[in-house]
Amino acid sequence: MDDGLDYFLRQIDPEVGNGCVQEDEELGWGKSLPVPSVQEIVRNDSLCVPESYIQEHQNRPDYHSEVSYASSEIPVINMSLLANGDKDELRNFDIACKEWGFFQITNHGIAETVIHNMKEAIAAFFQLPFDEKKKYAMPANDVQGYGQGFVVSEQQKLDWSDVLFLVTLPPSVRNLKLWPVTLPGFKESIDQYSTEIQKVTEEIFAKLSLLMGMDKDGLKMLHGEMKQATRMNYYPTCSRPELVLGVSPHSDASTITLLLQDDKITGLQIKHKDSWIPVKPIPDAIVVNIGDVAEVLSNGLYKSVEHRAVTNEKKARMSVATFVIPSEEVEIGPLESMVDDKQFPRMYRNMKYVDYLRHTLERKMDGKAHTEYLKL
Ligand SMILES: O=C(O)CCC(=O)C(=O)O
Ligand SMILES: [Fe+2]
Repeated sequence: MDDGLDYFLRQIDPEVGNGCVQEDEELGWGKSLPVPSVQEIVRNDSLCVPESYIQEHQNRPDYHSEVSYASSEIPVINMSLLANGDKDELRNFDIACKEWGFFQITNHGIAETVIHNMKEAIAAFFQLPFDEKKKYAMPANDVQGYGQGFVVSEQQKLDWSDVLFLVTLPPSVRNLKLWPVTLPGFKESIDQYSTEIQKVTEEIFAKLSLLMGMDKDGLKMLHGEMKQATRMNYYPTCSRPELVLGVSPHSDASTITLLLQDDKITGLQIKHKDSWIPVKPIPDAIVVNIGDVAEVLSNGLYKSVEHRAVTNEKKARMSVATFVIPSEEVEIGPLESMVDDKQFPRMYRNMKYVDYLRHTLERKMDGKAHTEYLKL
């Protein structure tokens, strides 16, 4: 363990890790402390699990309390039926958003090659030598780039993953200095994937708008210039997966999140009725979850559910989480159509979206703490 700790300390030395200040940035979304690359820790010594990654007992993935038989109950929505106005599928979608907050979508119309190229691009990035990846290191005053987010104290337990976090849409807000644009196909893959995800998002927004008592363009209009931010997660193997978490429990600060996960390795778990339920991958399906913004707009009817990721001993896992978020100036709060003083009293206060986002990024991931902060 001493070697691991020593390695950890060497890595957080600013000369080794990230931490340069990006000068031409206005006040951004937040910042995160530099941490070592887990991929490098494992590459140096596959048995090493530094103390800072070992979760407190009550937070460890406890394989006995995980309820895997319920995985098959996580809703699957056929997007083609939903888009074509199928009433039963609209009902399934409504139930999925209310009771689960998570569902997988099939027949979403995104070509297999687009999904394949996106996965290959991420794999190619994480396969680059560490010195290459460090060229895209998260600056000390930003949350975009290669590194890790939500690290706010040196005492905090760390997640067993490395991340490349980029704002991808609209193209005008990209910070291309943090994009590995010299990696063949990387930018093209993200361009195609984010454009396709946008189409699926608009379809989901149209149905959610109707269910929330607006016309079909309601959510789109309300978002102003909608953005996409993409978190590419790399979870190295871990010799003691029962002690660490790939991503700590959290809910997403998005309106919705669309997650592309590995076709074979299960890692994502969602909290449902007080149990952790693994989301078993369906090849080429995309996992969709309701984020904090949709929970707030719907006055709590749709649930932004707590989730986490676990690691395994045998295979590294990758995932791509695309967060769809409103324009920074948008005021988020329960929609009039979702509030009724007698039956559904207002549950959340209003807040400018960028202030909410900054609030979440100043803190460590912590279950449902962020939406609790907005509760009246
Ligand atoms: O890797 C996963 O399955 C989950 C990732 C996640 O929840 C996130 O990036 O917000
Ligand atoms: Fe998440």
